[in-house]
Amino acid sequence: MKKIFDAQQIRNWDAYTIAQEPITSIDLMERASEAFTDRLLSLFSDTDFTIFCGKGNNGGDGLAIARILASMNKKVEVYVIEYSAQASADFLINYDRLAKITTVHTISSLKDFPVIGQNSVVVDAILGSGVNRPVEGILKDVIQKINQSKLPIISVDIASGLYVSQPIAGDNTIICPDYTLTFEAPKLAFLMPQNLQYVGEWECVPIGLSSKYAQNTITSYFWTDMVSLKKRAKFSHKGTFGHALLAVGSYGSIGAAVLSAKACLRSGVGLLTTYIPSCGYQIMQASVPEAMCQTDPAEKELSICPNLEKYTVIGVGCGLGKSNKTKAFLKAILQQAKSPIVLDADALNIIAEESNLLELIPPKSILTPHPKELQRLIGAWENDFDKLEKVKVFSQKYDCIVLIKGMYTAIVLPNQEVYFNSTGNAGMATGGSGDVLTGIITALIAQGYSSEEAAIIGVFKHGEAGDMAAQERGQMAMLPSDIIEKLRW
Ligand SMILES: NC(=O)C1=CN([C@@H]2O[C@H](COP(=O)(O)OP(=O)(O)OC[C@H]3O[C@@H](n4cnc5c(N)ncnc54)[C@H](O)[C@@H]3O)[C@@H](O)[C@H]2O)[C@@H](O)CC1
Ligand SMILES: Nc1ncnc2c1ncn2[C@@H]1O[C@H](COP(=O)(O)OP(=O)(O)O)[C@@H](O)[C@H]1O
Ligand SMILES: [K+]
Repeated sequence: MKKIFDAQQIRNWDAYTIAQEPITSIDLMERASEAFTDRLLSLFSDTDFTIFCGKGNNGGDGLAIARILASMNKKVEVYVIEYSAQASADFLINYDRLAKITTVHTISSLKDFPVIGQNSVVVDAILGSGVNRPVEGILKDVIQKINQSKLPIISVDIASGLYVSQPIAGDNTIICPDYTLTFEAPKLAFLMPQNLQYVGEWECVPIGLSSKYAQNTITSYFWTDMVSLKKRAKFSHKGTFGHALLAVGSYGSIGAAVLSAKACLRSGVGLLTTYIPSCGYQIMQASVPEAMCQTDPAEKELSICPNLEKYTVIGVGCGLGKSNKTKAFLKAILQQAKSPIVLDADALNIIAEESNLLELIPPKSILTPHPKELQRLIGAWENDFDKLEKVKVFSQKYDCIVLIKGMYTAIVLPNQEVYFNSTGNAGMATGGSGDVLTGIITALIAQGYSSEEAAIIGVFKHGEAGDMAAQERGQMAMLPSDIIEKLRW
């Protein structure tokens, strides 16, 4: 698990490292630039490099990277953009160091913009985490020119012009990189779908910033890049791992019920009962023999709430439909459930339509909407940051855990913490993947994980299995069933 910091916290992190390690700021810049160059060369070993520098510390990095590349006999052209009379102290030191070994060009107006060789990659070291306003004048012109170059662009730390943790206005001019190699930790901006073109592929380059600072600094944003699981006790029995009820399916959507049930069983539940419309009985018994199966009196839909007393946890919604009888069934489930439930798909759509049901959601329940379902629940949003704020308000108000599913699924907790997930891929964007997730999370709660843990771990393992499925079959060929087959605990 990594913490995600805002721009001010990142500045403090640098300062803390400088004071406590201790290391001079120019040596920290050197360390960062060496780490960047190492990774850059593993991506682009046979190219020339054209480096555009601003005059802050991001530009200082660019100058140091240029010197390191030149010392390895790489062909490097360096351009400093003259947008300001001021420059940072470490920029100036690196300028002098570089000017001793090569020509440093300046760009004061567009006529100074070079013709870049076709064998070159562009390194963007114009602005970093210190950006605080939209770019104008020569900076804007140069960024536009770079974006038009059609050459691979690699941003140092963050694309120039992109804010670390705030939304950008529609008309901001920002570098559109192919890669962002960011220092130490992910930035919130990278995780917002609207910023895709300003991030490209991204990865963290460790530069040895203080781990003590990271431990002691409070944030509400986290990056889940690993999870830890409870050990399964040696003398355990099936009762140890809970009895889950999955109330799922309707005529034509029994497949959703089957997928959620299989995923639940593959995720360690002790006992599973599926509660389905009677039309699904044979299908369920034949395809998931490990699950018990109880049927609703209605043929094609769920209509009556079963006795819930013996169940540790209830998952409800996959393939449910929204008939009036099913609405009544859902209301009864919400009224009778004594502990958190996992709510997915049509359970959420029904709640969105019947807002009086919101108050009935048991505390610490988990809601797993995809973007359309989320919009029905919370209304439209202005941008991804606004969406996150709206979900936080909703989560706190109804004391529930809300997922914003998709790439980097965000798990929003009632305490206002947000966990962004690192696993998963676009091959999972196919009907049924969400049913699998519901089964996994339900199983984890059955085994005694808290709702928060179950959501974070479940989403991570779901994505991890999806990544393994994609590796084996490719994103286009993989099915939700393959995600289930690839689950490893
Ligand atoms: N401080 C440190 O020790 C380290 C910093 N590093 C680098 O330093 C960067 C942050 O450096 P800075 O804080 O100097 O930030 P920048 O290099 O992003 O530059 C910020 C400067 O530009 C000005 N500015 C902001 N937005 C502008 C705009 N739209 N138009 C014109 N000027 C604008 C600001 O007023 C400030 O003077 C990081 O992104 C990273 O690349 C790395 O060297 C690692 C170590
Ligand atoms: N582009 C993507 N990258 C990563 N994960 C994705 C992507 N698209 C979808 N997913 C994941 O796949 C699942 C899809 O869920 P959902 O849309 O509810 O499917 P369904 O309702 O058809 O079962 C979610 O867990 C989501 O995070
Ligand atoms: K940059």
